[in-house]
Amino acid sequence: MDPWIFVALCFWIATYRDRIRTHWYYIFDNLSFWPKRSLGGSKMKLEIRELSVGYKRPLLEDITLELENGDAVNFYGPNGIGKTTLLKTIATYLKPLKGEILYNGAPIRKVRGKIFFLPESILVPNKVRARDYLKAVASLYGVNPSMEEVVRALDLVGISDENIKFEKCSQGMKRRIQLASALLVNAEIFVLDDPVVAIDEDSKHEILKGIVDTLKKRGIVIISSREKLPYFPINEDVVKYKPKL
Ligand SMILES: Nc1ncnc2c1ncn2[C@@H]1O[C@H](COP(=O)(O)OP(=O)(O)OP(=O)(O)O)[C@@H](O)[C@H]1O
Repeated sequence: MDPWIFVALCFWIATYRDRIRTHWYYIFDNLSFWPKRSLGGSKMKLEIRELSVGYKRPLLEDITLELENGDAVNFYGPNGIGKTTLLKTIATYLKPLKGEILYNGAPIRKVRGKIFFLPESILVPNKVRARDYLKAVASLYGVNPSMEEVVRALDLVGISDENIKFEKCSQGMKRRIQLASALLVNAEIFVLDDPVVAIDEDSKHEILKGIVDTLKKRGIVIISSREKLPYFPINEDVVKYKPKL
């Protein structure tokens, strides 16, 4: 190549690299030598400050944690310690006994519509089909997913028949369908209480990892579990928040 053309090309790239990066974001972002710069993606921030949760008396206290979009936290601990109580408080179903929870600086109760909460158990009428359940949950968030999206969500949790009725499902299959609904809602904070309860040991980690990896790209994921999960970047042992006697 003519050296002058080469110099002109370098000069052009140096001058317009931001514009080039915007159009070719994925290519350039994956080149390690290229300086990484934010393209202005907004940060979502969840702040849990000195939070105490419980019923009259605290079950867990003094919880302080900051999470941003892309974060996933697993609150783990033994039965009855207060994991569900904590998750219900974050999801605004219970009031904190003390402390506060802020989302982008505002009290979290003001952004209820951005929270998806998956309770530990859900009773779904027997005659409901998997596809209709997913569409119904999505509609609560103003989303009308296509059948292709419904099928894809069910596929991620290992359900191959979108027409199956709840009466024909085992407990584990029901939980998979409920879990799949998280993929179709328009939320930013995903609070999943014991998400893989009843799902068999062999597949539960693969399913959970798939779900969490997808949801992390949309916001903040908070789950509870009885065990520490090595693939979660943040594992919080709730025993340390038990009130001291
Ligand atoms: N509505 C309620 N009123 C009073 N106490 C409650 C209420 N709900 C739960 N509890 C009590 O709070 C404690 C913590 O319950 P929680 O369901 O939060 O524990 P957990 O860690 O999620 O347990 P598990 O692992 O069994 O799901 C338990 O002793 C429970 O009996």
